Amino acid sequence: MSPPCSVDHLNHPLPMPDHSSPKSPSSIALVPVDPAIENYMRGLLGLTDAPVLHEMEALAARRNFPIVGRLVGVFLESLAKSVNARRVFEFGSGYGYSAYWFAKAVGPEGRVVCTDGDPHNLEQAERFLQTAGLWDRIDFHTGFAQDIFARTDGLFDICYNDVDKGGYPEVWRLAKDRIRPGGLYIADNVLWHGRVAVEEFTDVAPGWTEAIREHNALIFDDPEFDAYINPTRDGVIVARKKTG
Ligand SMILES: C[S@@+](CC[C@H](N)C(=O)[O-])C[C@H]1O[C@@H](n2cnc3c(N)ncnc32)[C@H](O)[C@@H]1O
Repeated sequence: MSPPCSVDHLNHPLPMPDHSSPKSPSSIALVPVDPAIENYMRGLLGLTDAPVLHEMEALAARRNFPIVGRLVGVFLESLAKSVNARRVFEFGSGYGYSAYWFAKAVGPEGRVVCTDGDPHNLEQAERFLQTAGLWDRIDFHTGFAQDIFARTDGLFDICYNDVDKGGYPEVWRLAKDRIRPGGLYIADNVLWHGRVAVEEFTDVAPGWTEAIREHNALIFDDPEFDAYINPTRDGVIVARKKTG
């Protein structure tokens, strides 16, 4: 068994690893994909550029607000298109950056149900997504996402989880039975900047790393789903509900 190491940084943005000197166990930072490789991949996405995206990304950088970013955004759109998604539920929408990608994918007849606890995020989302011409595909609710989900009827093609990390197991348990066969459960931050993989770490809030580990294990142990973690940025889990 390899010796324990630790992750002692907090949240976004990802720190650059320092390879200049040997590291003591207490200062090792795990970055799933080397930032140079992510920068290269990001450089390939010029065709996805839109002024409103730059505005949303600049706001995230200014406020240190954890949006999924361009690489994961493109991944979400591609996943949604690949299952012909028309109805998406987002747990934790912030000001609509991830919803931008889902809304593009679902088309003019589709709907993305957005949720966030902060009413200011709704105002910003409306402004950004109006500008993008996507607001008419959005139902944005403010409040506790798990409660809003319980009050919303029907099955979804995709349930996307990006709430506070302590809520991850609960969201999975709620969502898994409301995804149609062949549909997807997707969650961001499932590697939690490497904390899930090490024995010693400083967490953002008590119990969040343990909650993410529980969440990931529940998904991979569920015989109704096929699951995979894309290590891009902070790790995105994709679990497809089996059809037979
Ligand atoms: C990581 S950010 C979401 C980012 C967004 N998915 C994106 O990539 O653009 C998490 C957001 O979820 C909200 N949030 C966290 N837990 C929540 C919950 N249980 N119910 C509703 N909103 C929640 C926070 O207010 C925050 O705006």
